[in-house]
Amino acid sequence: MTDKFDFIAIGSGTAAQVAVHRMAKAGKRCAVIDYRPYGGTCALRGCDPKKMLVSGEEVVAAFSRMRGHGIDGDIQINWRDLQEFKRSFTDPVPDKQQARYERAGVATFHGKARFVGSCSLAVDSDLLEADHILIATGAQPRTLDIEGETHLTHSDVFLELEKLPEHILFVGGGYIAAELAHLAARAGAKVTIVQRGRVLQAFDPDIVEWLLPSFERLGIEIVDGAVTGITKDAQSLRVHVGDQQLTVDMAVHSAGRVPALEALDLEAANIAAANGRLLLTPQLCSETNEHVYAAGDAAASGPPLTPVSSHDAKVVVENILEGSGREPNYMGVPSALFTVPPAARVGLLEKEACDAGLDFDVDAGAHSKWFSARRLNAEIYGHKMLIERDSGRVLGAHIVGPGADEVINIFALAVRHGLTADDLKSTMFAYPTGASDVGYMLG
Ligand SMILES: Cc1cc2nc3c(=O)[nH]c(=O)nc-3n(C[C@H](O)[C@H](O)[C@H](O)COP(=O)(O)OP(=O)(O)OC[C@H]3O[C@@H](n4cnc5c(N)ncnc54)[C@H](O)[C@@H]3O)c2cc1C
Ligand SMILES: NC(=O)c1ccc[n+]([C@@H]2O[C@H](COP(=O)([O-])OP(=O)(O)OC[C@H]3O[C@@H](n4cnc5c(N)ncnc54)[C@H](O)[C@@H]3O)[C@@H](O)[C@H]2O)c1
Repeated sequence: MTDKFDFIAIGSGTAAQVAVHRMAKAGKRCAVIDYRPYGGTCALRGCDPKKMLVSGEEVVAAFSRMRGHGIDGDIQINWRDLQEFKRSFTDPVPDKQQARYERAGVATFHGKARFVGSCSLAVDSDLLEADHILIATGAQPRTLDIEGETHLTHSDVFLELEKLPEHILFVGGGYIAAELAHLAARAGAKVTIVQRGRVLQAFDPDIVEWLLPSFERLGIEIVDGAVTGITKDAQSLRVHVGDQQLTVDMAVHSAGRVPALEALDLEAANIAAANGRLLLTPQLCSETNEHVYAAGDAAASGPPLTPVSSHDAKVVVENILEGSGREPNYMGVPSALFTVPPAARVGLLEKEACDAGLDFDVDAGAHSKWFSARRLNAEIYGHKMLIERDSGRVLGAHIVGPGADEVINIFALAVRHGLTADDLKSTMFAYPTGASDVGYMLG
């Protein structure tokens, strides 16, 4: 027998949660499906568990900075206990979410969903049908097409490690590599990152340059090259980078993620996709199936970040409930890199602003002498601001150093709502805080 719903979400991450609860609140009969425990990447395998672990890293980093300045002794990360601290947050998530769905009257299914018709799905032996189906299946590590790829460990597994291997290598030098490398190195592992070209290509090159000494101080080795293969035998794991062979204990995939669509059997529902991406209208509806929408990492419409998944889901719900034709607005999506110290960005990179032909001033500099850095004995602190000449609007903001991950949100407000540098400079911020540097950063 087929179970009938108004709305079904495939996935239980941020996008699915936001959409399902909004649809249920609007009185719609809803269902949610996930083959993994409810909660999705952010809560169980991404942002939150990572940041629980980073809390331990921050303490050790602060201790090292202040040692000899009124702080004595020695401290270290106890990885096993830090993991337990992390699990105190992550372990209860799936049950809490299940209970919340039940309270909201949402039907819950555990299994892999695949389309069997234009608005119907199979989950194991269950057949489900809905007026609207949301693909919120997130992303997965992209296939690298290299020999021995199966020997790669994924970030999910890294974040669950009970014991850190001695030597960890990251394949790719983007977000995942930088954050997990810092964490592992601070916890005592030897770390290597292999990246083709510049590391952290999503960030401003000067900001990255100012951040790089933190990699060096932790002994993180950065190898410029592409990983071409991995071989494993009883004794060793060898990562091939051109002619070079690096012998390590674990190699982690950090070379980009792509929408997780394979299991869905899109053809069965006439859902068009090309090059691993769904073909969507600007309103996030499938171009070829009006019953199907997508949101978050699966939609790959905006940057693959948690606030984007949530935003997409709200847009989809509004379009389904009100037929409003709303399009997502990715103006001013901030992003923070949780290394210690952190780096953060919002708006345009300098190169993007140049390519767009914009007329703008740049205010940039490294400031280890500024009070915010001095009081923490921090050596890394810098900013780059792009201000449009005529309008005075903040086009882009890039920060590295203590507090960058929080202060960026002030610039996010400015970029998204078209505030000018003068608007920010004339705002009073509590002193002394990271935000009280905002005025200085704007020249
Ligand atoms: C290590 C790591 C750290 C990150 N850190 C940050 C951060 O600090 N800040 C930030 O903003 N972003 C971060 N991100 C990105 C962020 O986690 C994602 O952008 C966000 O979680 C995506 O949410 P989503 O709802 O689109 O998908 P997900 O949360 O990935 O949910 C998709 C769900 O769908 C399920 N699923 C897939 N296929 C099927 C199927 N066929 N049937 C049933 N279920 C299925 C999956 O099991 C999964 O639970 C991080 C990502 C990673 C990997
Ligand atoms: N703090 C955060 O917000 C956060 C943290 C982690 C992940 N994420 C999200 O998850 C996504 C995926 O993260 P990621 O770090 O896997 O991807 P990424 O896109 O940030 O970086 C991947 C890097 O790997 C390199 N690369 C690819 N193939 C390679 C090869 N064979 N050899 C060497 N280098 C190679 C690429 O040039 C690129 O620089 C990110 O785009 C980000 O949006 C966000």
